[in-house]
Amino acid sequence: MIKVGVYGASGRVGKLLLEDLKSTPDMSLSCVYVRGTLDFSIDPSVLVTSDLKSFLSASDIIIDFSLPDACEALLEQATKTPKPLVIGTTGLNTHQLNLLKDASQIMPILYATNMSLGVALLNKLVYQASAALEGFDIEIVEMHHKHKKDAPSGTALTLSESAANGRGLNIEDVRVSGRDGNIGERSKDEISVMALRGGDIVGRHTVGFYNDGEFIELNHTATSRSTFSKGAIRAGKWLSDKEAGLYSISDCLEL
Ligand SMILES: NC(=O)C1=CN([C@@H]2O[C@H](COP(=O)(O)OP(=O)(O)OC[C@H]3O[C@@H](n4cnc5c(N)ncnc54)[C@H](OP(=O)(O)O)[C@@H]3O)[C@@H](O)[C@H]2O)C=CC1
Ligand SMILES: O=C(O)C1=N[C@H](C(=O)O)C[C@H](O)C1
Repeated sequence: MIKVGVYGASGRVGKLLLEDLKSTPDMSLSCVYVRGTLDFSIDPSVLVTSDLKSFLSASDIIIDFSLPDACEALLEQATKTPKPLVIGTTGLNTHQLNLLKDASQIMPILYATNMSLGVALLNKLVYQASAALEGFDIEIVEMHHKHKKDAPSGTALTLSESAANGRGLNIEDVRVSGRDGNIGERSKDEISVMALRGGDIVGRHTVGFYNDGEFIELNHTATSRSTFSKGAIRAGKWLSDKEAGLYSISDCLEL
C-alpha cells in the first residue's frame, strides 16, 4: 500500500484527491498538511498536521496542489526529508522552478502544469503543428474560473513552450501576454498567450495557427476537476518507485 500525503488538501483539487484516493487500489491517504484548522471530517487514521517534517515523514509520496509560496516551503523541507513529489501547483517563479530542479537531484519529482491525458497529447500535437505550419501565426487563449490566481495558466505557458520549440524559438524571446493601444502590426514570430477568467470554467485551452486563407485551432476542455486529481494519483503511483530525477506527465503516460 502506497501511503499518500496531500498538500493543499482543503483546496478545490485537494478535496477531490482525498475523495478519489478512497477508491484507488494500492494507495491510501496517510497524511494531510493544513496550516489552519480542518473544516471537514477525515478518517481518524489520517495524520493531520501543520508540521512539514512530520507530514513528509508520514508519507511514501506527496501530491501537491497548493500555491507557489506553499510549494516553495514544501520543496525546502523535502530537501531535508526527501520523498517522491507530484507537483501540480502552477505560477511558480524562476527561483521556485530552480528549487524544484535542484530538489529533483535527490528525489523523484514529477512536475506537470496539467495532469490530464488530453493536454499531454495536445502538447505533442502543438509541437508538430508548429513545426509543420511554417509561417502560421500562433495564438493561445486560456479560460478558467474566477478564483484562479495565476495568469496565464501553467498549461498555457507549457503549450506556448511546445509551440516555440516546434519552431526552434526560445519562448522567452517571443511570448506576448497582452495587447492594448496602438501597438503596431503583429510580428512574425510572436506567440501570444491570453487569459480569460469567469464563472466556474474548469479549464479550456485553445492553440490557434492562423494563416491567410485558412486556420487550425486545437482545443482542450476539462469538464471535471477530477481529471486532474485522478491524473495526479496515477502519476503518484508511477513515480513511487522511480530514481531521483525530474519527470514529466509524458514520461508517466509514455507518450
Ligand atoms: N497541474 C494541474 O493539473 C492543475 C493544477 N492546478 C493548480 O493547483 C493549484 C491549486 O489549485 P486549487 O485547488 O484550485 O486552489 P485552491 O486555492 O482551491 O487551494 C489551494 C490550497 O493550497 C493551500 N495553501 C495556500 N497557501 C498555503 C500556504 N502558504 N501553506 C500551505 N498551504 C497553503 C490552501 O490552504 P488554505 O485552505 O489554508 O488556504 C488550499 O488547500 C493552483 O496552482 C492551480 O493552478 C489546478 C488544477 C489542475
Ligand atoms: O487553477 C486551475 O484551476 C487550473 N490550473 C492549471 C493551470 O494553471 O494550467 C491546470 C488547469 O487548467 C486548471
